[in-house]
Amino acid sequence: MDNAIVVNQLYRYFGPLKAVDGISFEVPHGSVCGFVGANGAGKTTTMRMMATLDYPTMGNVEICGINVVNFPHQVRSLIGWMPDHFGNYEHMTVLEYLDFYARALGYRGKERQTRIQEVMEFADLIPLADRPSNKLSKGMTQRLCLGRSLIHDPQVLIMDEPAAGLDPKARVELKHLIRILAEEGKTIFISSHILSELGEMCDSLLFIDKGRIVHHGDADSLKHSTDAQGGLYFDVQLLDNPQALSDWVITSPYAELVETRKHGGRIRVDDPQAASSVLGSMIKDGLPVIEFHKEQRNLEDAFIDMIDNLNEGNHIQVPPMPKPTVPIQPS
Ligand SMILES: Nc1ncnc2c1ncn2[C@@H]1O[C@H](COP(=O)(O)OP(=O)(O)OP(=O)(O)O)[C@@H](O)[C@H]1O
Repeated sequence: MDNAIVVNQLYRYFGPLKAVDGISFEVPHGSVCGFVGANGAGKTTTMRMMATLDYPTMGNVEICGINVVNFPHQVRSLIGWMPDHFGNYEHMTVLEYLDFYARALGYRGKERQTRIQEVMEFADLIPLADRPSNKLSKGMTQRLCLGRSLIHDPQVLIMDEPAAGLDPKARVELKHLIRILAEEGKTIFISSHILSELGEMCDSLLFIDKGRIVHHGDADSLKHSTDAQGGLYFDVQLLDNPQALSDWVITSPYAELVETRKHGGRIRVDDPQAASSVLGSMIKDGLPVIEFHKEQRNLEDAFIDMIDNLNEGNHIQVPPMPKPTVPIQPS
């Protein structure tokens, strides 16, 4: 069996709202898959179904070949779930917290101590053992949550926005831990808004928009698949008055501002033929340009191009609704 996760024509409707609208994808064993989408795109809803915490309206999810609806207990022993928010308990130290979960998972005696010791070492929690679990920094809290989700040594780790709110150092640490887990052969499914970071860390990227999968491939294939409709990007810096760039762009038929920066901004020129005349027009219109250079398209650019392309009516193929495989649940 090659795939740790198989999602087949999965739907989740909340009344008339199609939160997940017929998605299918597979994630091979031992790989890291990034799950990307705007707010409300359907990421958490999908992950909750994968983690046996919600029922599909229709469709199947299999974790290591086991159906999540029919065999939730078996699936729970295979997955580690790291939610975007998690409750911790007052008056419990980090050690007591992990001990509580290890007991709940059925570990007893020496084996429980060993499991706790291992996850504390892995997630660098030993120095925090006696700290109150509800008084940790965001980065420490995320490490505790990761430790908790690893107590039973799951094969598949499902992580909902684990990097949200972390400072750059804590993000690097988390990324490092995720890579170690992947090297140990675990399959990791991770959602995030930070596309550039996911690109570095993930073997494949899965993009969801309005409940539908709009791209599945590696970071390079995403960039290439949108190259045709993607424009050129330039960093423009002005001697003074950086606001003048945004004012100028409004008057230009060829350029749009994609990011404001300290001394100007990043512009996009859709028509490569027009790119050469854009700088000329800026100078002619009196902009004090001191820097104008081409930049690489990044993952965010490719993602925005793809979403724009879809919104312009180049619709993706949506599979037909399958026959129900599980009873429809009340929303
Ligand atoms: N229990 C629920 N009842 C009704 N609507 C819901 C429920 N859960 C989610 N939704 C809706 O389903 C859609 C998808 O939500 P979901 O939380 O899956 O998005 P998301 O991609 O995780 O977004 P975010 O990045 O903001 O967390 C949203 O419109 C949300 O309001």
